[in-house]
Amino acid sequence: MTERLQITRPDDFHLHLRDGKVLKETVAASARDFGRAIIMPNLRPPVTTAQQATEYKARINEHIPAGSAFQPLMTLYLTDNTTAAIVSEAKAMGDVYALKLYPAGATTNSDAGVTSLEKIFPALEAMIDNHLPLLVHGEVTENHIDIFDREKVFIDRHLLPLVDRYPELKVVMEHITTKEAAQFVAGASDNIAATITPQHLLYNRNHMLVGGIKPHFYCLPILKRNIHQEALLQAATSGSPKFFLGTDSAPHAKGAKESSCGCAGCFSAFGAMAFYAEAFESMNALNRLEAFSSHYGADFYGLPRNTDTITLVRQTVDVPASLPLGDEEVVPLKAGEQLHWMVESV
Ligand SMILES: NC(=O)N[C@@H](CC(=O)O)C(=O)O
Ligand SMILES: [Zn+2]
Ligand SMILES: [Zn+2]
Repeated sequence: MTERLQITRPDDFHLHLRDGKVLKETVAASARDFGRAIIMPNLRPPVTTAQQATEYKARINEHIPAGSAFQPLMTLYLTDNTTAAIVSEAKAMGDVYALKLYPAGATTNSDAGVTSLEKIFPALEAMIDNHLPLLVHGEVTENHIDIFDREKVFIDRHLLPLVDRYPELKVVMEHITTKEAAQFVAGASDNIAATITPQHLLYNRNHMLVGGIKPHFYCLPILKRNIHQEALLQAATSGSPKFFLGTDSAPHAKGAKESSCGCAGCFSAFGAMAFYAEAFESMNALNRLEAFSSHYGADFYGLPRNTDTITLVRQTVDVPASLPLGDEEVVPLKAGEQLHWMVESV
């Protein structure tokens, strides 16, 4: 049995740090193990210009603990009004690494999102010219489409035509949750990749719905049935460079989750590498954890791989029932249970 695993320092290619008072905790949780992270722009109001991204980055940087070399890689939130000029300015200013498509109404803080893809064609063309990837929350929002089908329908109706129209556009399908998404990505060109979260590797909808409703497993896209979990485990551990780490760690205060209308999002940053190690070990694939966590994402984004390392050690760690989050508290993924790995502190 592997007891220690030294790997290149990983990066998180999908992370919500939020803003204001909570940055102290969210930044510290990610900066401990990750070298870099792609920072989601779904603040209120959203991060839609290079100027806003640069200011947000400065607020994040204030909270990076001493001794950590963590780098936030900023993104812009696409709206119906994102022009080609906004895109080229973002590239020129240097802090922005990608732009994010939230279909309006699809998820947390997406009401300012895109109402129809044609509206962002000029922005997408500018992204191709400026070598900026498109990050996608891939779900349709029509009321009559069942929530469990929304990712698959998005691929058929929107992603396939988009990829046909713009084959040179680099696209990351974020937080994939279905076997159809894994198949789409695996069969697409090298310009198409996907991130996979720890919760979608470790859980399926039974964990959320059997024996009482568990709001802390509620995230979007929603957990699917176990055959999809299985397909994601296969994809993540397949050795394909198209699938890489993106936690989608998305903290909401305890009260906002444990509510009659609970928010979507799981807070996983504090134990992210332990979660992924557990998932990979369940597939006998710990030897593929490093490439998924530390190589493929950087390669896809055209970034150098990190040169330092972290060491995962087999150890049982209790997950607290809650953690501080600004003036409130957050219930972490696997609260009250145990992690089987920890990252050795140096
Ligand atoms: N994944 C989630 O359920 N929530 C995310 C938004 C997102 O990534 O879709 C959030 O910002 O809370
Ligand atoms: Zn999303
Ligand atoms: Zn997210």
